[in-house]
Amino acid sequence: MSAQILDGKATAAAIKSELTVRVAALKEKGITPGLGTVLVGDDPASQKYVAGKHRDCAQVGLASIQRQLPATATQEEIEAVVRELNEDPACTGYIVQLPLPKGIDENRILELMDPAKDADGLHPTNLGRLVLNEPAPLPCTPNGVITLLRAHGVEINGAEVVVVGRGVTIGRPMPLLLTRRSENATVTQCHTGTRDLAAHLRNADIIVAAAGVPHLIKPEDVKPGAAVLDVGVSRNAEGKIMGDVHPGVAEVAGWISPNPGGVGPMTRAQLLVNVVEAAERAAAAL
Ligand SMILES: Nc1nc(=O)c2c([nH]1)NC[C@@H]1CN(c3ccc(C(=O)N[C@@H](CCC(=O)O)C(=O)O)cc3)C=[N+]21
Repeated sequence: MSAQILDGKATAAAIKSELTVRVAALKEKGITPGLGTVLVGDDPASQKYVAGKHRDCAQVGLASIQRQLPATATQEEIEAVVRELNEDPACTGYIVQLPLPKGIDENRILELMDPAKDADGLHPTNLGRLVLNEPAPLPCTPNGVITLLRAHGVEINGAEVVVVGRGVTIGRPMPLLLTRRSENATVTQCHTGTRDLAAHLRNADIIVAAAGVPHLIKPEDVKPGAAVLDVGVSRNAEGKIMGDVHPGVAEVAGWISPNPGGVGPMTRAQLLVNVVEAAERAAAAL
């Protein structure tokens, strides 16, 4: 292996220790920020992610608010929980764990959330603010990717970045963040309709792989020295996480984010950042 590691675990730990100080300062003013999660159903992976988020809360001193509904919950029942968290002053920010069970209108649920409490940065109002260059909570995974690159000194300014995927949580917002003046990257978005993915990949200084296709990114398609971020989460038959990036890429790339231990912990850290920032904004407005 020749690539250097984009260490998400260590970077997330550093962010969390910085947040711990900011949370303590809020508590001095009598404010304890709280992160809420809404989990519907009993998908083991979702349960594990949500449990991780509450462990993070305990670490940085945030209060945890957990709402759990059975897989049989109706649209109305989920919406009632969303309305309740919108009103709850103890809840600074919250997420509705996705995906929701079949038959539930996910977008309607997300639209019902108070945009000021949107810890995921995925509310339509906040995605719109991102397009308009207005301050807003940022989507956690794309923001985690950028923070991870910056923490390791990978040059984004002027870089050719290929984003693989067009999902709502990563693929679609990622280019919006990368093309801000503060990042200044040139972005090509590839997806299942791309005619020659390899031709685009070979040109990339940075690859963000968020396709959800195991080992889609092959060593022969990566420019030597490129930074490759594996954001894919598929699971094989044994439940083991399979990334989008073939292990052989580590021999060619200059930087690689492991999976697990790369972008996943960064997503969680950015979620905490959104909650602490929301609490600081609310405190400043008092
Ligand atoms: N409303 C909503 N917001 C989300 O942010 C959201 C979601 N729904 N639904 C599912 C995806 C997935 N996701 C992960 C976050 C952290 C890890 C993570 O920390 N993973 C560890 C390993 C964990 C393990 O071993 O399973 C790692 O990469 O090192 C993984 C996956 C957030 N998501």
